[in-house]
Amino acid sequence: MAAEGALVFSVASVVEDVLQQHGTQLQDLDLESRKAEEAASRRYEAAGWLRKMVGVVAAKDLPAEPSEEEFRLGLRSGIILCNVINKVQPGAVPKVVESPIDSALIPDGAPLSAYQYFENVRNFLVAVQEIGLPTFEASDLEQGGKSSRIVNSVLALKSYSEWKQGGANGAWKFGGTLKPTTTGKCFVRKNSDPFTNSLSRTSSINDKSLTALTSDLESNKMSDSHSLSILVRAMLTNKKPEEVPSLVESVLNKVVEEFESRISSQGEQTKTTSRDAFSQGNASVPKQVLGDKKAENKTPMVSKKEAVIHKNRVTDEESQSQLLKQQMYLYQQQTEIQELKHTLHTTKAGMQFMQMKFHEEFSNLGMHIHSLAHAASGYHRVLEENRKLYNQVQDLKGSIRVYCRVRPFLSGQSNHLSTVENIEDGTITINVPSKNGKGRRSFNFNKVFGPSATQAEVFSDMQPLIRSVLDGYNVCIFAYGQTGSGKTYTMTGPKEITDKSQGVNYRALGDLFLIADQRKNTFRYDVSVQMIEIYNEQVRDLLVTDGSTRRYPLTCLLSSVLLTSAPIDLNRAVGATALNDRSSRSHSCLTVHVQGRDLTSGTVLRGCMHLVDLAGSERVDKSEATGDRLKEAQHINKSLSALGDVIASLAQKSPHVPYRNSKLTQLLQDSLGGQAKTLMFVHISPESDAVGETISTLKFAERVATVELGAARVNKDSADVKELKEQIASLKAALARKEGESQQIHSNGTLQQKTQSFDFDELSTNSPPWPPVSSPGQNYGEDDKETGSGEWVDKVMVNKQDVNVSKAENPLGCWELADNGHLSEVFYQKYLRDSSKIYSEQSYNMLMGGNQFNVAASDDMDDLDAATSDSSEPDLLWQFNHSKLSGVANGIGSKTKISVSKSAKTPELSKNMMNPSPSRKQSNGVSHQTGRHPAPVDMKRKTGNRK
Ligand SMILES: Nc1ncnc2c1ncn2[C@@H]1O[C@H](COP(=O)(O)OP(=O)(O)OP(=O)(O)O)[C@@H](O)[C@H]1O
Repeated sequence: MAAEGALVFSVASVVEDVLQQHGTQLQDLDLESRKAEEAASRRYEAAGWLRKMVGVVAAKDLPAEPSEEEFRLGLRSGIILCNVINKVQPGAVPKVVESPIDSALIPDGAPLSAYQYFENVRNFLVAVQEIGLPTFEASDLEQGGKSSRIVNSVLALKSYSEWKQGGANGAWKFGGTLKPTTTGKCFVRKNSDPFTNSLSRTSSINDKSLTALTSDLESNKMSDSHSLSILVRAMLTNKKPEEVPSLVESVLNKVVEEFESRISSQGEQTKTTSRDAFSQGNASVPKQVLGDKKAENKTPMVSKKEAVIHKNRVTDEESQSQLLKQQMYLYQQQTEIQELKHTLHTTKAGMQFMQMKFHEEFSNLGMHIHSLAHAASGYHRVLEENRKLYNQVQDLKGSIRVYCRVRPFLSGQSNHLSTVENIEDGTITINVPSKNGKGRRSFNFNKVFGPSATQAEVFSDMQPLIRSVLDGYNVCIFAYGQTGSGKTYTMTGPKEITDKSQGVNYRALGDLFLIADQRKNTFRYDVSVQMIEIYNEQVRDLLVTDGSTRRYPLTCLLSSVLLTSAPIDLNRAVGATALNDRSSRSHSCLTVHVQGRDLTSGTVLRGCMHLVDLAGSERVDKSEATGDRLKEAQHINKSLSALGDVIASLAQKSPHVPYRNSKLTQLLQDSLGGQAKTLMFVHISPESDAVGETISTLKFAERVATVELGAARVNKDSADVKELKEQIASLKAALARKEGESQQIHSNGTLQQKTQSFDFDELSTNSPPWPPVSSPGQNYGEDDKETGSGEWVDKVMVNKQDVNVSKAENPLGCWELADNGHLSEVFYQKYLRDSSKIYSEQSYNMLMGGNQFNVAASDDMDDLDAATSDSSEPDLLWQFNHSKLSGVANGIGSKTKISVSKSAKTPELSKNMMNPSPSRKQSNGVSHQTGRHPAPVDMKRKTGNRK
């Protein structure tokens, strides 16, 4: 495509080159001016002809003898060219774009019409191509220095026009342009007639027409001769005659050489072009050429030569038109590429803009989110603050805090339709079946924990409450709810306790020790614990691990263990102390006593905390329960009913609060109304068949939340008060010892037969001897009455020291370890390292401030039954009955004295200690007891009877 196959060269230029190579001084020849002269002459000829063709008016932009610049500008619009070619060949340019305004007024053309001008020029060039005349580049009209090509083209057109006007006789021949164009375009129209009017000294040759080349050269001889003669004359000027032959010979040799080399390179180019054309599928030409070659052999030489010339001309024309098409295609492609580039550029710019916008918006959004997060954290802070303030108000009012916890569905449960509709902050909404289908009921509490709440979360919410024990407050946390709702889980943990699943009891003790340790430079804390169980209104000391199932009246001084660190031995054998099958039907209480001495002021703070796991609150239908179950139900109902009564009378600020109606309320007396901080933790099951109990539980809890106990007070003694109290305590102890001794002397060794009465104060400070061991088969409390073995008297002060263990055997006064398989030596070594610190009764009473279990209650089952007969429905707990309360109050007044009668029970007591059978009515008669010992504090009272 680049090389068209036509070799263009000028004889004169070859001679010039050769002369230059020979070092011939051509400066003198003034070739430049000669060339300029020739060019101008040709230009004038072209301009003159154009003006003649279109008329002077139309050609007003084109002077008759234009400079190169004028020539170029005059033709730039393409209008003259198109009009001329249309005259030469009508319809060659179908549409000539005329200038909309007088182009003379717009030097260099208006920018808007540049494209239209380009259209004209392009159309002209296409038309010239089609005729087969030499062309030029459209850009030649835009830039100077290329006008010779335009001139060539115009003169060729002139020649063609004249040929046509002359009747177009014979083949018209035009001898090409001076030099190949950059695009390799060369238009050759072979003609037998020489192109005599042109000063062109060029010839076009292709490899297939070497003969034609010769002919061309011959035909151009005349036109070339003028230039050549000038050259030769210039060359020979001033030359000596003897130099002339050798110089001419040398020049001719060089000319021949140059011709040969140019012809061979032209041949190469032509071959390449042919191959290209062939590979482009345009095989017609070679075939035709081949066909022609065959024919060539058969025709005479002259006609053969003409045929070749004709074929070549046809081939050239075809190639040219194909080249033109390709050029146009290329041009189109380039335009499209430009457009695409432009689009790409625009798109890129758009993208960048959008990216910038996006970044801007993104950073705005980030700032917005940041400010929202800030606002949200502020909102949460305010909420938290509100909650704290609310709790402070609650504290000031002394309200009972109520938390609610929903148990998750247990693994293995198939129906997972929960009755809990929604939990939001302190509100829980329950789906309640109603006549109309489905109803809802909402309850408000201080906090509601959903099924997914963890033990740690639960504890963290009550942690401040628990910590206030160290500051001298009394705290009571009791877990309430129907059986299986998760009370034990919250208070103690699941069956297999891990660090993560530890309940409140464990965490509370751990936390207390942690803080005590942190404050060790300012305070010295003594922490001791008690664990009791109330079953069928009987109190049982769970820290006695000698196997005893012995029950005590609440006023008994129970085992108290001084701890030196939080118990961590979680899986102690609690079978010895817990009767698993009745776990749901008993209340258990872990009591933590804390005494803190301010090391600088000597002030003593005493705090006490009850952590109570209540028996299941569900209603037991008496028609369904019989025997033991009925009795248990009655007791539970009685105690919970009593709890309800106490809370109700506190809510109504009644002058009298019936604490003595049950062991449970006696136990909690100092925490319910004694300016303690109280938290009720209600538990509910999510199952839809428990919805009745759930609603009852929540109603109960809601009412508890309204109770105001009065602001909590710190139990604080100044050093003086404390000292005086200690003196009183030691005096009382001395007195009690004396009394004890005299009893021993006068009772003839049968202390058991004695029945004594004490005031509570006496009981709480004296240290009476250990009650006699009951005989086998005997039982206590309610059972005592049933067996008729004597009346269980409720007000016994139980000494911690077993009568069988003398001070001599146990000089430090600490409990001996019982080797019953349920005690851990590790525990004692760990928690009771300093056994001398185990509380004596005196220190215990001091610790309790004479305020512990100080009210005796009736153990009379008849009273109990009477009191609970109509209270099985939990809601009824709240049917505050003044007459009932006053009746209870009257009864309380009559039972302030305490009597002791234990002699007959001692043997059995001893035996039961060794036999932790779930059935408390049975004893196996085997006794290995060596003493009474405080048990390791295993707060897990139930293990074997999980629901
Ligand atoms: N929050 C909880 N997450 C996982 N399991 C729980 C949860 N609460 C209770 N459970 C499981 O539910 C079952 C019953 O719980 P739990 O024994 O604590 O109920 P309870 O109210 O103490 O019953 P009872 O009145 O009979 O003593 C147990 O298997 C316990 O592990």
